Amino acid sequence: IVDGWFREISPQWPGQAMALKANKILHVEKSLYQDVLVFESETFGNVLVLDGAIQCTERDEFSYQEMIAHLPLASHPNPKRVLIIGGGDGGVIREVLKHESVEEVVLCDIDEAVPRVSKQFLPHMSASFLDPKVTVHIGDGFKFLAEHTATYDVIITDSSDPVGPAEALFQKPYFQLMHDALAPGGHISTQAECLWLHIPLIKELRNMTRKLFPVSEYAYTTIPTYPSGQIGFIICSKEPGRNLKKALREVKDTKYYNSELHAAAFVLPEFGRAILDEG
Ligand SMILES: NCCCN[C@H]1CC[C@H](N)CC1
Repeated sequence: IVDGWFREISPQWPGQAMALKANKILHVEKSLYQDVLVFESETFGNVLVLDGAIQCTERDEFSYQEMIAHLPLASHPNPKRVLIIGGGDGGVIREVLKHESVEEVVLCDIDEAVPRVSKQFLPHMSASFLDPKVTVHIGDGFKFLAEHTATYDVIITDSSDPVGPAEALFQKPYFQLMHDALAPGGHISTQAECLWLHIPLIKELRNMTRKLFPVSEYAYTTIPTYPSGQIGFIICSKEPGRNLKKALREVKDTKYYNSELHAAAFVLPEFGRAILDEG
């Protein structure tokens, strides 16, 4: 933080950087896996930063958390058991619990520092840890998935960027593990980066997942504090012919997601569609 501003400078988004006015540094630590920073911003509430990348701000986190959760859940006929890999800040759990059919939510994050820091500085995201349906594991998602085959109706991978601890979560062996951990007809959704910055990666993810799942699509949301203000998701179904773009029921108490936006999220701008669909 320099002259009162945090700048998200990274080789992952060359020549650009989101800057947020910082009022106060709340927490700094080096966990077993990554550098952890929390600061109070002037206009976006408390901000969680891991290895220099903005993970969530209190003001706009709902956009990402709602879309990564409701796209796979609202298009699934009867999701009961849900697994979240990553997501240690708790925001996705809050959204998953809005589906009445859900009986069990298990979260597996590799870094105990993230839930700990979230409980201290992100109360609106970490409150869901206390729900009786929720179990939190600290450990490696690869290991957890390998130990739970054919179990979950929806698996959500709420990861940081494909550099550092989350790098392996963007590769085929991990997607194969998610596939095998799904119950029949199950859905996955994963953080799949930004059309303005990562089209080669998204194309790779879409082609790889289309070999593993009968249905695989990229959808996206708008979010001011992520690079270029846009981030997307790979959404897949094990059910041939399942329409991932259709919300089968309304989701109450959302601030971003709705059933029309559910379908629209899969409509890509020409610069994205042309490259992604050229096969
Ligand atoms: N719940 C935390 C979401 C983390 N998502 C990512 C953080 C880093 C960003 N560059 C991309 C999204």
